[in-house]
Amino acid sequence: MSRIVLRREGTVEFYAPDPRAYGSIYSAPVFYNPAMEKNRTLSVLFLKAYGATGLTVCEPLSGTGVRGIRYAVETGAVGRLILNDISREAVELIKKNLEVNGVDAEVYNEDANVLLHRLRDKCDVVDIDPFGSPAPFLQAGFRALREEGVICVTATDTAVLVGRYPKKCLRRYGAVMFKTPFYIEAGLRNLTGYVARVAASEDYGFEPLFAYWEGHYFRLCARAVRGARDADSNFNFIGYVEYKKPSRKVVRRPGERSLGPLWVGPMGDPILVNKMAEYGPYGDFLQLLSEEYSVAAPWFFKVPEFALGGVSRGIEEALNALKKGGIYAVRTHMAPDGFKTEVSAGEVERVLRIVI
Ligand SMILES: C[S@@+](CC[C@H](N)C(=O)[O-])C[C@H]1O[C@@H](n2cnc3c(N)ncnc32)[C@H](O)[C@@H]1O
Repeated sequence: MSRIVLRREGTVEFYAPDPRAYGSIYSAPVFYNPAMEKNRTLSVLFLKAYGATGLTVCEPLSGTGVRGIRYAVETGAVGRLILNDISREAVELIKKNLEVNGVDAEVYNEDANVLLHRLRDKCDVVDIDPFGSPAPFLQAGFRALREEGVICVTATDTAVLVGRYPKKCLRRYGAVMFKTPFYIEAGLRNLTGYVARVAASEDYGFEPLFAYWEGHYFRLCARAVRGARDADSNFNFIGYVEYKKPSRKVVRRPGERSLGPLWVGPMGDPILVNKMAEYGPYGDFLQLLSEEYSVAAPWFFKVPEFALGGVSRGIEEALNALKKGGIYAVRTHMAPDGFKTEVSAGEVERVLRIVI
């Protein structure tokens, strides 16, 4: 492969296809998306903050290998690194990039599912970062985990997860979704609920540690612990959200106006996310996430939902009014005019309309 250039991310240098030589990142012989740098950097921070060492980390869809190499170089958490890609050219580039960084890894050129099945019970961390949906790799991903481990997934099929293609959403994730003001959170919870159900089917209890949305993808990292009882308890957090404009409530059974099944439990660990913030960039973003994780309601509101006579307050003004009215509310990273609170829509409406 001749048209490659040296790039830098975090503290590593690596070769990737020259973006000017190929019309789009999708035409290059090996896939590298610079727009996913934030995803990779946050994942490095996550693994660092997770606090374990000597981990066996498998990235079965590696592309250039940059993600796994960054884990090895930047986190201090990796004991054994396993990289893989179905593309032979990708594997050549992975080997070159490992050499450039002086990192040791086992490198395979297999279908991810075949590799993950072969690695049964051997991994502490499995990071599934595919094109589109992670669904085809999840079952094998859990099989590759030890008794206790971490599964990370990226999903770029956000339009499917939020329900823009309802039939595909039902087919792929078994969920009924429709448009609501909080559709982004519903999509992230749809993904989380699906991963939790696959975890349960593989007898793993499941606890989201870090989950967020950024423009074109959802990202979720969760702890998984093997055991039938833990796996059963995943269903304590699987439910439906009934939406009747503007009200939302969690219901246990699906109904005419409900979305789901969704994960209706906590989306992350605020302590771990605060620790991530201490390590490096994206501090404001991580601070916001940790505040969001402290609100249990599985949705957000948008200020314009409470407009009076077509006139909406700004987000700052609305948050001040809620505070004055004794209501705890925090911003959400999912909408600039959105906020999360545990009180009902009726209560928000009453306060926003009365308090000036
Ligand atoms: C989104 S890219 C991975 C990007 C990489 N994780 C990163 O952070 O830069 C997905 C990769 O999966 C590979 N791939 C697609 N289907 C595969 C399969 N069934 N098994 C293994 N690799 C596969 C593609 O060749 C591509 O390199």
